[in-house]
Amino acid sequence: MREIADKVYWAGKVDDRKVPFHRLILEKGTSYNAYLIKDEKTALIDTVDMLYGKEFVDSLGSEMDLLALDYIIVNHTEPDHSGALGALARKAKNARIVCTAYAVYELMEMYKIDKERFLVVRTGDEISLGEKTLVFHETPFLHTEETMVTYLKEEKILFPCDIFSTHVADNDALSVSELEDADSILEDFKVYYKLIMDPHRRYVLPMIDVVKKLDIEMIAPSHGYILDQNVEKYIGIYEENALESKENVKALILFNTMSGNTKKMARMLENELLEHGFEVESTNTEKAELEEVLTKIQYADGVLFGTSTKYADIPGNLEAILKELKELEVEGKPAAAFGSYGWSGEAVEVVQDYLTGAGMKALRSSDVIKSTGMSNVEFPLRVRFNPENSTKEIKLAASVFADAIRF
Ligand SMILES: Cc1cc2nc3c(=O)[nH]c(=O)nc-3n(C[C@H](O)[C@H](O)[C@H](O)COP(=O)(O)O)c2cc1C
Repeated sequence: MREIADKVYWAGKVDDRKVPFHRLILEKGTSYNAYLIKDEKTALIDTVDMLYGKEFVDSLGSEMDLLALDYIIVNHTEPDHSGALGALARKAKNARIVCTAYAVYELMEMYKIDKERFLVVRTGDEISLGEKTLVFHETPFLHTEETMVTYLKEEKILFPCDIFSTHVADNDALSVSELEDADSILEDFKVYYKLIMDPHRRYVLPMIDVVKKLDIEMIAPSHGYILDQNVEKYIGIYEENALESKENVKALILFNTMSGNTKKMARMLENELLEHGFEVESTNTEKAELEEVLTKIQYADGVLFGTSTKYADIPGNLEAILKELKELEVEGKPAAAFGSYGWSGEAVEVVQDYLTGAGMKALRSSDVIKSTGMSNVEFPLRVRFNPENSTKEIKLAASVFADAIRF
């Protein structure tokens, strides 16, 4: 263990293999940074990858009496950080496991831990360790829903888990101040941001707002170097990247409707896209000329195609428009299919086939899961009958569509 601040120790593991991770090979390896705070009470912040779980628990046990561990803070449930939790919780029987409400179920399922062991925290909650105080802030979707960051008030250290990380294994230097050239990490730092955080950039700016309100002198992430100087530079890189986006975005919503349900969905999507600052045009395809609609498609940055299902088919003239897509320059243009249905909803799926066939970047749930890990977004977006009970799903889909256009 190495002391990084008064009563704060690095207790992690450097993994200098070529590490398979998120469908990549981390050529420079990585590290799993866990931190131990030994105050009147003792708290461990995150653990290490599952592969090194036993080694970690044995090593921690040789440094301290595990029965004296009071808190295990789990900022993020992914097993490269929570991997030792099962074995540790069994030995450190008196430790409460501190995490967000979303994390409890995942950790219970993964590590077979009783519910009573958990202490759920929300933004602003504090735990006093004696002289030092931990403060928690939820940072959802950075990069999974249950994530939070932990701030050690007296030492001004932020423990943000995956946020502000770098995938580099360095057996010598623990922090950037130990490097000859601190800027030598910037490329890897930015690559990490692009790979892990950028798909969730909608959540980065709210996190930056939280972080900027804290007085931070050191950022102690869960992978790579501890950022113990110029922390504003690293926060600035995240902010700059998150702010980069297309200006004056135009979205087009085309829909048909028999009894108004798909029209209601179109309105709900329109309102949400307007909230995102987009220019939005919504058109009922029954009331528009084919040529006029095709021109609108050409000029839009992204198009949502809505249809209800009538006798397992697309009602009205929307299909005539879809047939023309191949003749337009729409390859790679973001698109999505949506619509209300009663019992089978074939039409929305047929629309999806047309969009893919024309080479549009048609959103699909499986692609959203693969790129963001969000498993609660439905594309194509189908709602049974009246969409009023599906407001949450429709808003979420609109936000994901907005990101697909903007970035
Ligand atoms: C004549 C007719 C045929 C329908 N056929 C189907 C169908 O084959 N499959 C299905 O899922 N829903 C079917 N529905 C249900 C509609 O798709 C459903 O009521 C939907 O909410 C209508 O949306 P809209 O008001 O936007 O047209 C049918 C409805 C009508 C009136």
